[in-house]
Amino acid sequence: MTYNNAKGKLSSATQSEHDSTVFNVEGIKVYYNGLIALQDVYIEIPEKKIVAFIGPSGCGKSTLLRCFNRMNDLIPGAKVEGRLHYRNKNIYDPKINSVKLRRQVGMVFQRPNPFPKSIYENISFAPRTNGYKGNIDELVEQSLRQAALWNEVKDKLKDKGTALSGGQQQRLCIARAIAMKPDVLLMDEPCSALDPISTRQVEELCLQLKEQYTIIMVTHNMQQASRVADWTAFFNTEISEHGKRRGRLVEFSPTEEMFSTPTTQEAAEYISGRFG
Ligand SMILES: Nc1ncnc2c1ncn2[C@@H]1O[C@H](COP(=O)(O)OP(=O)(O)OP(=O)(O)O)[C@@H](O)[C@H]1O
Repeated sequence: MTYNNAKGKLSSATQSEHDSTVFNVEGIKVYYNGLIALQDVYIEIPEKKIVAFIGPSGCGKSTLLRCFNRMNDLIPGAKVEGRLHYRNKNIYDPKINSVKLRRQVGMVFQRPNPFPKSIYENISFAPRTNGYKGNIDELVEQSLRQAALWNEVKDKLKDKGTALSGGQQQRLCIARAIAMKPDVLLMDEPCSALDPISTRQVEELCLQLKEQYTIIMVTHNMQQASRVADWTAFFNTEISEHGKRRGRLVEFSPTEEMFSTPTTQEAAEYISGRFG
């Protein structure tokens, strides 16, 4: 099997003939307050797969995740250089509408963050304000069904979303993201605040969702990456010549290979628990 770890490229040998590339990251570099936090990342994200980002704290996983829908634009002092193509369009082109982009590339955060409103409104609010023309009741039901939450909440849609359990709240947030009919779901440690049963439910949900969506997930849990991800990207930090710590992509491999026969010594050491 051939693929280029250094450049994070998928090769035709590792993609089935039906796969296509959703994101093509070409030399993305991110600065915070003038200091490089993440350097020169090249990676291709295949469609309708789950890609996990793993690596020690501070290596830039969340920073890169936020590049895919320009969430870094909202962080004062953050600057992104390089090209990042989403379905062949450079999303760092100043002409790109980042609000529209974020509808196509949704985000689920580490801590479930439902609005302090009813379960129903949590789902219906954004589509309504964005002028959704279809039947909102149907959209709410469909989104909750897709998020594997409908059966648990169908009789209490008027209850507050914040009154649900942590795991249910996270699935509600996933349903809220799905209601915008995105193409891609970015997930930043979506299970880190959840118990093992809720974690398993969210993982199973992700496995179902990848039939329709491309998912990029940051996780600290390597077992989680090995359970759900098709591809895994390992990031690490290094010290620059100016003595500053910065992140970089070390290896991008099919998950099975990453965990059985990683190509780089650094990934092998991290996965075997020798550092990080
Ligand atoms: N808003 C910010 N302002 C300044 N520096 C930041 C900001 N966010 C992240 N950084 C820095 O950028 C680097 C990468 O951080 P990032 O959160 O992307 O890493 P990570 O791999 O996701 O870490 P973790 O696993 O701990 O969440 C770190 O050195 C961090 O301190």
